[in-house]
Amino acid sequence: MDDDVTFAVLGTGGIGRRALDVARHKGGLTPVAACDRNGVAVDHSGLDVDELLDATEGNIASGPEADGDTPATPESDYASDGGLASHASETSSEPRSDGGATAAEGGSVGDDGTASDGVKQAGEDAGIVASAQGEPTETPIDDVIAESDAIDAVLLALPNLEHDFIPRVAERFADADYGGVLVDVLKRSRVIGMLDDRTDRLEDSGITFVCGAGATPGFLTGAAALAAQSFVEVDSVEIWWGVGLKSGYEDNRGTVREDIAHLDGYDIERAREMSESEIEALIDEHGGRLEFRDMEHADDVLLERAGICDAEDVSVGGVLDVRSDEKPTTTTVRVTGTTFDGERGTNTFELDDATSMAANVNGPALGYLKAAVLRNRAGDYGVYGPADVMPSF
Ligand SMILES: NC(=O)c1ccc[n+]([C@@H]2O[C@H](COP(=O)([O-])OP(=O)(O)OC[C@H]3O[C@@H](n4cnc5c(N)ncnc54)[C@H](O)[C@@H]3O)[C@@H](O)[C@H]2O)c1
Repeated sequence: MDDDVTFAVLGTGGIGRRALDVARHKGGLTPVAACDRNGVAVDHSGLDVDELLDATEGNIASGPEADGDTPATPESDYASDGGLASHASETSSEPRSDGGATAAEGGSVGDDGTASDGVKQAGEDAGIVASAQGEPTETPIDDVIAESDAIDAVLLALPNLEHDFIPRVAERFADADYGGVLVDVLKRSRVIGMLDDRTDRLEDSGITFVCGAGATPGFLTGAAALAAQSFVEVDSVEIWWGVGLKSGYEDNRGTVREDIAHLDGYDIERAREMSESEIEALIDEHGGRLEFRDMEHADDVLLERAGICDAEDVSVGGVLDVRSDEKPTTTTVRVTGTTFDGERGTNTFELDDATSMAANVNGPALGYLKAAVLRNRAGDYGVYGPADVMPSF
């Protein structure tokens, strides 16, 4: 890509922080804005990513992390915006999280967001406000939207504990007549329909949206679409993932909480309302390893949308180990089908166990972002999935 791409990251949690990191290794990407629930950082000449990552390491504004016993409620703004963002245009305010977070035991939180013992702590200064570039705000997303004329692309690395949060955020960009790229890494199938419902609105605004563009859905959906090309009839797509998160667990609690909603007997409301100690207890019960079957992952509707197979022929499951960095199982996509000359076969795509979740979500998300910028500049607007677009490198 000849031209430089300016981009923003909404949500600098486990995924958003790594996106900023990975973007340094991709050509032509300049991060100019980032926000989390407490703060925003904007610099149109390029954010200082080193400083921002240092300030937020182990200190993301995620949830009620520090005292561990405060249940997250919609009022505590854990899930995303507590459902209030839909009123943001009326009230022009976004809720601010107190999240029940306090300085962890054993140290007070200093002005620079570090505890007196030098260890970064969550608390009032959690997240981007701990960075010298960060400003506290009650309206982080609106603050980025206000700068969006000078932003080519926005990565939505926001939580998805309210299904319509990301669609509503997209709508707010359209309401501001944003004409650029939006990319999200959402997981749930039902959200895709909510975005499709908004296609006209996004198109009118000149937005090119790539949805479900992380690892699964995302990278693995795209791989399934390629693996299907040998066949004229696809019988099944089986996605089986393994993630080892020991060293990244603290920074990925948002993702872990969302995954818990896929366990038998759990749903998104229940997962959202669990306290940190309840989550710890559940993880303990499973010996640190959670296994998921038949997850509601949007790979199914995204493959159906791309004409590859029926949504019901797609299954997604996997194993998450929060006590080891080794992947508990190899991430594999198996596409079974029949060729034009009547042979039945299975094409398999496998990720090396050495590749981390952070690498497999953020590489593709930024690859899709770059591809979407090319489309956007060519006047191609609307909602696309990861099986419709080939990510750029
Ligand atoms: N598709 C995939 O392969 C894949 C893989 C991993 C994670 N994910 C998804 O990525 C998303 C982010 O996960 P995570 O682990 O980074 O979560 P996280 O909780 O660590 O981070 C979420 C970030 O969003 C910010 N945020 C929340 N509400 C906000 C608001 N109203 N305004 C501004 N910022 C707000 C938080 O402050 C935080 O910085 C989740 O939805 C997760 O499911 C997708």
